[in-house]
Formats: sequence, structure tokens, C-alpha cells
Amino acid sequence: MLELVSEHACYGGVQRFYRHDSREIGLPMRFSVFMPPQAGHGAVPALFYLAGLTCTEETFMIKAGAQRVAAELGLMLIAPDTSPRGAGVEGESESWDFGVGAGFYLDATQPGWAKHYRMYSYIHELHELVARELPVDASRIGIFGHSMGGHGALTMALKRPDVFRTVSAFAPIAAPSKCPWGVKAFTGYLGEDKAEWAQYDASMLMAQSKTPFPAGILIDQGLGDKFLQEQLYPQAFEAACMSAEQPLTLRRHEGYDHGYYFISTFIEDHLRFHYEGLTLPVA
Ligand SMILES: N[C@@H](CCC(=O)N[C@@H](CS)C(=O)NCC(=O)O)C(=O)O
Repeated sequence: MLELVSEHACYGGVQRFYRHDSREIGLPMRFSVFMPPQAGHGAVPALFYLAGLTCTEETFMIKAGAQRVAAELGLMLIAPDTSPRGAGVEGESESWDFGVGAGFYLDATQPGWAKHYRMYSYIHELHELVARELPVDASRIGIFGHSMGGHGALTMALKRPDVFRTVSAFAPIAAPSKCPWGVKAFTGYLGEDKAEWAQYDASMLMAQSKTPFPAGILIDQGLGDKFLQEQLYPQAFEAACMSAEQPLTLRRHEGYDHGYYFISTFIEDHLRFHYEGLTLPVA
């Protein structure tokens, strides 16, 4: 059951915020949806956007400026929250890069976390929910995201290319097993066994991928991003794409930082990339 929290007319379509009881998380969850005007006449292609550390279901809709072009193209945009809220796990609010606001789009296995921190399965639950309740063309779904959400988008698409036909990212955490954010999250949620980590590491998954995304993959990265050297490792993902023969467009932009001014500058390119990819015939 979807509960409509608020709605706002926007570019001829409507910006909505919903709440629902999540089966996978075991708690209420919130997400946002931009419905383009075309959704009033039938099913439309949809893009899931996964946000980064400290963000909520509102951040992208408020800051990225995606609605104007999504309305033009007839793309639905769906943005979930970044973690469970109110799970009550000890220490979950103590740091901004682990726990609340930092679910890392994985299913935790460690005691305390395993019950509610199931963001990987939650994104699939949300996909099923919107396909059932909203005018979504289930054969035309893409995914993109930023930073922790870029990691989420790449790993979700690599694990389920049948569900997510197109994928792109802004400044993704591209090799989480190697960087402090990823090591902290994977150790806390998954434990010490690195074999468990590999299933949520985009560069490792890419290196083993056999079926390239027909539309390629688009990644934008700012060169003024203070997290680039220590946390993001786009070069590891680039090398993995090369070895797997996956076409990748990795654009490095002088002067841009990690934030939403960077994202809003390039959002239109991502929306058009997905729109075109989702109109390609299914391979
Ligand atoms: N809190 C961190 C920054 C966290 C951060 O940059 N979060 C990114 C995602 S990884 C974000 O999108 N923040 C929300 C925003 O910019 O509105 C710090 O102080 O350095």
C-alpha cells in the first residue's frame, strides 16, 4: 500500500513523495517519484536514482534539476531513501558514513544490521512496487546514482542487467573494497570475509561480466572532487571495463567538485543517455 505524503505540480507533470511499509526493511520507507506528463496517457520508461551518503529521498529531486528534461523525454524518476530509518541498531547514528543515511545498497549479514539493513533487496522490492502501482513500462528501466549511490547503481545493474537495462553514475565509489568508506561499510555490514565483499564491488563484478550493456556505461567525474583520490577509484572500474570489453564513457571534468552543482551540470546528458539506451531494441 502506497501512502501519498505530498504532491506538487512540476513541468506539466507531478512531483510526489510516498511512504510505504517495506517487507524487506521491516519498517516504513519513503521514496520520491517524478511523474512526467506522458504518464497520464500510458506506461513510461523509468529511472531509479540512488543517492549518496547523508542524503534522503528528497535530495535528488530538490537539487539535481532533473525534472524539466525528464518531462520533455517522458521519463519517470524514482529516488529511494539511502538507509532504513528507526531500526534502532546500536551506534547506527554515530557516523555519517555508516548506518543511518549510509545503507550502501547491500543486504547486511552481521548481527544487529542483518534484520533491517537490506537496501539491495529493498531496491528490488521498490522496483516491483512501482511496476505494480504506477504507470511504468517494466521493459524500460534504467538506474543511476551518485557516490555511494553510483556504487549502488553500478552493482545493481551488473547483478541484474535483465531488470536495469541502462546504467550511469556521477562520481561513483567504483572499487569499494579498496577505499576507506567501502572497507568500513563492508566490514560493518558483511564481516571480514572479502569473498562476501566481491559481490558488491562494481570493479570486481565488471571484471567478471560477460554481457556488455548495449548502450555502454556513462560516468562523470569531477577533477576538483575532494574524495577522488582516496575514495572513488574510477580508474579501477575503467580497467575492469577494458578487460571485459564493456564500452565505457568516463568523462573527467576539470574544476567540478563532489556536490550537486556538478550533478546538475551534467544531469541532462545522463537523462538523454538513458532515454536513448532504453529505446534500443532488447538484445
Ligand atoms: N558529510 C560529508 C560529505 C557527505 C557528502 O558529500 N555527501 C554527498 C554524497 S557522498 C552528498 O550528496 N551530500 C548531500 C548534498 O550535497 O546535498 C562531509 O562533511 O565531508
